[in-house]
Parts: sequence; structure tokens; C-alpha cells
Amino acid sequence: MTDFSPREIVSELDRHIVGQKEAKRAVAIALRNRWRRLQLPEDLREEVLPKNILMIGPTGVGKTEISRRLARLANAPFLKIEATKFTEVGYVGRDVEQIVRDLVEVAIGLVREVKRKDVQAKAHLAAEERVVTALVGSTASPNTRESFRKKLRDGELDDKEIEIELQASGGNMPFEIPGMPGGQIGVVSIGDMLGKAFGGRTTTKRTTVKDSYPLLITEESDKLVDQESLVREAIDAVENNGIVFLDEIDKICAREGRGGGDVSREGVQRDLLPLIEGTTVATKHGPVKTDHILFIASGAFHVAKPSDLLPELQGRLPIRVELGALTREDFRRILTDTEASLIRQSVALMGTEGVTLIFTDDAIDAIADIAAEVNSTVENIGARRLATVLERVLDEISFSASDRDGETITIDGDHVRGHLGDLARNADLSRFVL
Ligand SMILES: Nc1ncnc2c1ncn2[C@@H]1O[C@H](COP(=O)(O)OP(=O)(O)OP(=O)(O)O)[C@@H](O)[C@H]1O
Repeated sequence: MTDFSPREIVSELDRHIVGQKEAKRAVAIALRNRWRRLQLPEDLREEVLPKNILMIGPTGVGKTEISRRLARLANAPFLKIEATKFTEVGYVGRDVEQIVRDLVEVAIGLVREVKRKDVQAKAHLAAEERVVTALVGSTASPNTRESFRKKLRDGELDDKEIEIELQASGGNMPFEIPGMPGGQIGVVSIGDMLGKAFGGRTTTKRTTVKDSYPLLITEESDKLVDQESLVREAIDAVENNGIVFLDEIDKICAREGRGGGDVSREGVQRDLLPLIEGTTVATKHGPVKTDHILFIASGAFHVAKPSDLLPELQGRLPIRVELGALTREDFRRILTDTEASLIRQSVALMGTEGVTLIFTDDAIDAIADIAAEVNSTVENIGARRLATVLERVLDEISFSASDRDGETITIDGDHVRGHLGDLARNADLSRFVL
């Protein structure tokens, strides 16, 4: 949970996302409201429900990106799911609850990362003990151990090969009981069962001292982390801080005068409703309340309108924001202004080969022009087009960079147009290539 003000949240988002002010504002307020809610006395806190958001806008304009960045900022468990997934053949009503179960798994991952860091120092020492044992055997005298430990700490043994015993992975693979779709309450982990009965399976791995550390530290920190409190914190994070991004919500609108498939679409809306209104979902880690999970629904709404959604669902998505299509100027800024822009990434990637890559302003203009042009002639896929265009521009350089250590390559407008101009003008061809 972050205590950033809405203004600070927006400026954090500005580092990665160009434009879309209204959407950034809305999510910033939603996030701040969660912080506000947690400051309240408990009885009132339970009453304050999240104001879920409906983002309306074409594909590739930043809807997911804004939500994902927001979640990262708040260290919130985040899950993106396509609403249409639930209209697929074989869909059985209760599957929507899987959203919450998956979110719990995401949260467990997040909390585990934090907890591992907390016990890092201790885990490192324990890992060192195991490496020393692997080097000198378990019967060596304390003096021998000590002298090896010293060498180890000085890095003298980094490349030495050792054999270490690790817990067998994959033991946690859950299987579901047939006839209980999605019912993870009935899920039993083979690993758990065997683990309890036989004290866990191990495998032997040959590796260098240096490479053994990350593996051993992970294992040792898991031993040090209290699993029960980990799960408790994860569920707490989901309940108070979780964010679910429901994409393609417009595709589950039922329109008048249609039958068949629409029935199932409306069914999905009905199934989703309790989740958004607040219910308790049973997971293998315990019950999870969904009342305070923030839902961000999103869709292009080219054909269906938000008013085609079930009235109850409309009521649960009270904040509406529209995201506009991106212009050529936006493309320019996405290429150059954002912190991890595609241009910066490419320059850095080529840097690893010893190649200095330079894009002139003119080149950036040309890439933005071509992306905008192809979007308008072929299909508007928003900022995603920049990735395909840039990939094409860099294709040759990417291939040969490993042999060009020490070179400086300047990409200018002519280079871009030379590589792409014809392609962009040929709509049929660009359909496949760009
Ligand atoms: N306004 C923007 N600023 C910076 N990057 C953007 C912007 N819009 C989109 N992008 C980039 O384009 C890609 C696709 O964007 P995103 O996933 O947010 O699309 P979307 O609007 O959620 O579309 P869809 O509904 O199809 O999922 C991402 O890699 C994202 O970084």
C-alpha cells in the first residue's frame, strides 16, 4: 500500500504512460481511497466499498498499462483476465471464482518475495553451511570447515563443482477432483501428501559453488519464512489491496433481438456480479472476501454500449473514463519520453553487443508517421504498432550486431523510410509484416 497522494500517483504514472489524463486521475483517486479507507475505524472501514472503474477506449491505448503500473506502485496483487474467457465452450458457472483463487496465488508470490528479502541474511548463512558441507563432507573437523569457509568467502572456490541436495520441484502440482470444476477446495497436492508422509523428496544437482547460492538461498529462506503468516498476509493483501482488470467487458454485453450466444454472455455478467458486489470465495488457502477488491473493467465499446450491461453491473462500475485514440504526436512521445521506452530498450540491448545505436529526431518522426499511417490504413492497434514497426527497422542490425562490436550505427529518417516506406504504403503487405 502506498501513501502517495493522487497527484503523486499521477506523476508516477506519467513516467511510463503518455496522455490519458482522465484515466490516470481516476485510478489515482481509487488508490488513494483505499489508503483513506484503511485509516478509518474498523466499523466504518467495512462500509466503504471501492468505486470500481470502467475504462472505455480502443485497443492499445494504455488501459492495461495504467492499471498494471498502478498495481506495481501500490505493490498490489494484480490479475488481468478477459471476460470473454468465460463465454467459451465448456464454461461452467462457478469458474469466475477462479479469478480470486488466481489472485491469491499472485499475492502469495508477492508476499513471499518481500519475506524472502527479510530473511536473506540468515538464509545466506544457512546456504553457506550447506556449501561448506558439500565441499568437505559432513564429517570434516571444525577447523577444516573454517578454512574452507574463509576460502569460500574470498571467492576462491566460486568455480569449483559441488553436488547439492535440493527439494524436488513440481511436487506442488495440484490435481483436481473430476466433477468439481474449478473447485480447488477439493484440490490435494501430491507433493503435500508425499511430503508429509516421507519428509519431502530431494534431487541431487551438480553445479558450481557460485551457481549453487541462489538455489540454496531460495530454499533456505522458504524454510525460514512462516508459511502460515505468509498465506494470511497474502489473503489480507487480496482483500484490501487486490486489483482485478477485466478486459473485453463489452464483448459480454447481450444485445436486444439476439438469442443463443447472448444468453451465455448475460450469464457471465450474472456470475461476475456477486464477485464485484462482494462475496466470499473458498480457496485452498481459506475463505477470501471480495468486497474491497478493486475491479477495473475495460472495453472498446465500438458496438455495445455500457448501457447494454446488466443494470446491476453498471451500478457497480460507477466511474467511467474514456481513453482517446493515440495520435502521431503521442507516438513520438511514447518512443522518446517514457522511462523504459522502446527506443531506450533497443539502444540498451544493442549496447550489450558493444554497438552504439543512435536514433535521430528525424528517425523518430518517421517511425511515428509510419505507425500512424499503418494504424489508419490497416487496423488501429494503438501503441502496439510501434513495436512491430521498430522491430522491422532494426531487423538487420539486430541480426548482425554480434559481429559489429565497437561500431556506432546512426538511424535517420531515410534509413526508416528506406526500410519501411514501401511496406507501409502497401496495405496488403503491411497486414502481414507490420
Ligand atoms: N498512452 C501510452 N503511453 C505509453 N505506452 C503505451 C500507451 N498506450 C499503450 N502503450 C503501450 O502499448 C502496449 C499496449 O497497451 P495496453 O496493454 O495498455 O493496451 P490496452 O489499451 O489495454 O488494450 P487492450 O484492451 O487491447 O488490452 C503496451 O506495451 C503499452 O506500454
